[in-house]
Amino acid sequence: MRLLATSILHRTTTTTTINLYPRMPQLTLGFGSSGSGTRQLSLSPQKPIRQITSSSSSSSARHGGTGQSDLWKMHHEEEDMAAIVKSRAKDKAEGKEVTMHDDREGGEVKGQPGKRTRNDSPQGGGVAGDERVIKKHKNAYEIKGKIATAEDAARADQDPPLDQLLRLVAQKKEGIKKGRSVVYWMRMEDLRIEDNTAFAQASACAKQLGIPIIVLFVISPGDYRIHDRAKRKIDFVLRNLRWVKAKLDKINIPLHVLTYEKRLSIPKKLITELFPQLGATHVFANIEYEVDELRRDIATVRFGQEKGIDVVYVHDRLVVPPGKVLSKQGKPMSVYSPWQRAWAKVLDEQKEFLRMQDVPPGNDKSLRDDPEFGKLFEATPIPDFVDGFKCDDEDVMRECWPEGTDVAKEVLHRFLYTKPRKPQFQLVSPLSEGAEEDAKNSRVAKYQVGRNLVDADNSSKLSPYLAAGVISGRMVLNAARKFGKGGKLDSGRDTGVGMWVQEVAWRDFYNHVMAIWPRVSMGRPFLEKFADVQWEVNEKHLQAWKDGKTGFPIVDAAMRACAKRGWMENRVRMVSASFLVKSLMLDWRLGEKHFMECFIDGDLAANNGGWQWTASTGTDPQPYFRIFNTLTQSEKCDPNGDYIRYWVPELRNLKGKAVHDPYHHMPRNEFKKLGYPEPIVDHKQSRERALFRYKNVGERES
Ligand SMILES: Cc1cc2nc3c(=O)[nH]c(=O)nc-3n(C[C@H](O)[C@H](O)[C@H](O)COP(=O)(O)OP(=O)(O)OC[C@H]3O[C@@H](n4cnc5c(N)ncnc54)[C@H](O)[C@@H]3O)c2cc1C
Repeated sequence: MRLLATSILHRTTTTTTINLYPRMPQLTLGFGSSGSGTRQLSLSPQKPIRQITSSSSSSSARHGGTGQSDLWKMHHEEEDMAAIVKSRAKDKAEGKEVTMHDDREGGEVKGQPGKRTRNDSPQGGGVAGDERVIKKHKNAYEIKGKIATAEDAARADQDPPLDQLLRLVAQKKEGIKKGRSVVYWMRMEDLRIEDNTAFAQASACAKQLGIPIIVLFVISPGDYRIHDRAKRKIDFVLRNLRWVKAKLDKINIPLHVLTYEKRLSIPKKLITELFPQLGATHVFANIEYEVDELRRDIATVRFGQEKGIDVVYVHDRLVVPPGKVLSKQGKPMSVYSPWQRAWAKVLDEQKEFLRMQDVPPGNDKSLRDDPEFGKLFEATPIPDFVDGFKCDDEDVMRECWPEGTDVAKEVLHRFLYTKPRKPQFQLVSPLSEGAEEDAKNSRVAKYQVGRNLVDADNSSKLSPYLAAGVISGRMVLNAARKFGKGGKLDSGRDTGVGMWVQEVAWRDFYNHVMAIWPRVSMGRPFLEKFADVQWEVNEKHLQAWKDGKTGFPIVDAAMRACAKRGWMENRVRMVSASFLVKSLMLDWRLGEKHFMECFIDGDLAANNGGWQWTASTGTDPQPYFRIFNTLTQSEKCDPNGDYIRYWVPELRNLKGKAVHDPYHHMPRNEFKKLGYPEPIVDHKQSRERALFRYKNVGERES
């Protein structure tokens, strides 16, 4: 039986013994298990087990040519793998047992290949559960722990780290002594003080115990590297932290900011050094659902248990926590539409999920003179930047994405109550002047149509704020609820607001998928049956896509916008992603990584969900043969070509439909004068190639 989120962890919980932990990077060292039971670290790609008949020149590069190794280099960070391998070898030499996912400090769960407890395979495609369908992943990118082996992913699905964490946190706590302070460990996904569950619970605990609350933030460059965090995102986090610090300061709460270079050392450092220094025996944090973060948190709870420190983790990130949306048979669901209906029903019936937490009152101002804690107010200033993550375009980012919950609330207000303005796709603030209040003709009112257009400020642009927790999902849905009849949350497809609520629900959905099937944050396809789709290895094509020089104007406009703005509208995310995967036949994980490195709203669950949906390896129930036609999509989402003309200046003077497809609309000599690239692939041929490769997984067309 799977253990789902226990109610004691839910946000309404008011127990005094609490425990949670922060976010960590996604990947995870893949330890393939051999038939004999010994495990090997997968540092290099597996040898292909099936002969590929191919006329493609990239096929040779794929198995050892320079192109391949360069691509690996691009795709994977060195990380602290060497240290881990060394340490593991030492353990082996000393006869210690080696764990399946050795997070070094983490006291990970031992792999138990023989013990399967779960059979909730996703609908529509044997992901995990049946060892007979688990094949070794043969793609070129299985190196340096970035992509777990199929076996490890299946094991993680069998007993997801979230369940493990929840079981640990639910254990009875005894003998926790009153400390000198209570710590709320803020993570990069909950950068606000309003409606923040762990913060509220930590504050209540501190009040009850009559001791101060301290807010902790751990900067972890190792995590940022291994998780492909964008410099812009880290800059955004620091900006929001400064905003939070100022707010905390007003209520006499110090924000203690630390940098730990070695990500795997965080649990031990906190439990054995920092918390004792702060005299903290009660620590609270909001759960992060990514696999590495959960493993770090499991380790922290365990170390805490050994040392008499109660680390409490609570659900906060989503409106409805994972495990609460189930089918009639009580099973997790992986198809969005029925899931969304069930999600809406849960919200309708269980009002507490939309209940918000007040900003806590804070500490007494005498704390500032406290010999021990007073100095914390100034002791650890927020750095201007994190080494290796200095934002190259911070001025533009500040303009386009100003920080703070107040800004996020105003962005939300504009979306709900002001008219769409044309054009708003340039490098402008979401709060730029000229917005006209008009609730009837507001952006949300027109969202059914507007959400698929890229030529105005149609969508909310809240994603950076939601991804970093600058505003909560509950806050936005409560604002949306005001439009529903009798205060009911409208989530139907008939109204703009209902449609928008459905989009917000996707955020919960992809996080649920990740929490229930952790494989998706381990680099594995949701549908394991597509693990061996044969990808091209073509650096030129990959670079052309990244640079916006593919010769497909809508893709190029989107990719150039991504490079400049760190953000894209949903429609063009889908179009450009589909182009990379289905037209260029490049591994979706390359695109996933690139988006994470560029986006200010980079979020593993949403990004991975979007990529896997597009690559047909994910939860989308549509068959793989739905392939976007780039030209048709272009004409639909940018009917006048304004978006393309702005981002692709070479095409600025083109009139009419030529802007969507200049190569086929213009005489060759005229086209050449544009200085714009010819299409790098033929749509029809690439479509046929994709169909073949998906239909015949593991094979290439001969
Ligand atoms: C390939 C691909 C990669 C993506 N990567 C990310 C990402 O890294 N971070 C991210 O926040 N979104 C991502 N999305 C989802 C979506 O494109 C963005 O959330 C949306 O474009 C943000 O614009 P908005 O805030 O104006 O959205 P709105 O249309 O106003 O929607 C409101 C909110 O709902 C949520 N949302 C909307 N659509 C989705 C979706 N499909 N999946 C998950 N949440 C959704 C977001 O939090 C968004 O801010 C990705 C989509 C695709 C296809």
